[in-house]
Amino acid sequence: MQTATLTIGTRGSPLALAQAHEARARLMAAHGLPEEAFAIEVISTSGDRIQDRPLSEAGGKGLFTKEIEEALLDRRIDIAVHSSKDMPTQLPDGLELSAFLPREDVRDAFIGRAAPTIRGLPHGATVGSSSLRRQALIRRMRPDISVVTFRGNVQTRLRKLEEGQVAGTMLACAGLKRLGMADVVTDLMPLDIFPPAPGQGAICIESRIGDERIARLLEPLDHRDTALALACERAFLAALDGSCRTPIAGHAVVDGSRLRFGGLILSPDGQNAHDVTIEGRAGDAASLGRSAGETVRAKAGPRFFEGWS
Ligand SMILES: NCc1[nH]cc(CCC(=O)O)c1CC(=O)O
Repeated sequence: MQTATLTIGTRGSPLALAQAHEARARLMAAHGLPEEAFAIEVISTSGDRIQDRPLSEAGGKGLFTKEIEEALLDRRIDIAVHSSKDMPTQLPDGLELSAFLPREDVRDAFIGRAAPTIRGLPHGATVGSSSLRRQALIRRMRPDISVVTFRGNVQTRLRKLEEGQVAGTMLACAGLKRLGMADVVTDLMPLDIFPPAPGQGAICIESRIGDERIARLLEPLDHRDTALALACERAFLAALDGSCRTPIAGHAVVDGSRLRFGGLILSPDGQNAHDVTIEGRAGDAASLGRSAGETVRAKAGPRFFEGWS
């Protein structure tokens, strides 16, 4: 039996598997290798097992990556495929994000039952979302709406919607497209009123620093514009300390040698918000993101982060 050239680690949700399959297809095409050259290893994470409370309470983003990163460091897997949005800004020693696949649609999608749009929902309607950013943005648009925590994978959330537990929910357009489920979307949110989470829509690959064989295999997969946008968005998040209790949005667009970034922080009720826009050389992506983070942090003042963290 041929042993695999590369073992790919991933979570087991349908979206995670779709992303791992996309990464594998790109590796096969880049190197002219058959599917058998790549083994896919499904790893269950704490984030998958904790279903009874919001993740921001259970310990935040690292919950989806811890067990996978242990497998990377133990050499049980060679690369890990993730949603960039779920990645903490600080990675464990010895690991790095070494490739970003071309970004999908970054917008949030509304999936409504009572009405196709958030604006069209009846007074006091209930919308399900466990994302602090989406909750705050919805409340800013419609203070009368009650937003309830809504966990589980895409399929679970859509089932709860179908059962009538809520009048609508929100999901990333990118995930729905990758699952071939974009037809459930009833409205696509404009970027200016509903800016995405840093990293939304971008698949990243994590690997061991200094593993030259793996680095050579990943090199052709890295998409320059996505990698630069992500460097900026992740630096913005890091400059804000990545506080899981503060709703944060941020989106960078690369156009040739230029990069434009817009960032926003909100109070959980959406009534206080501070934004920043910055433009500069794409090659300075990380420092632009960091300075945008510092700007918005200074605008908001220290008390902004204390109130609800
Ligand atoms: N936190 C869960 C998560 N992580 C990435 C995506 C969607 C895919 C993406 O943003 O790339 C989702 C689900 C969602 O927000 O709808």
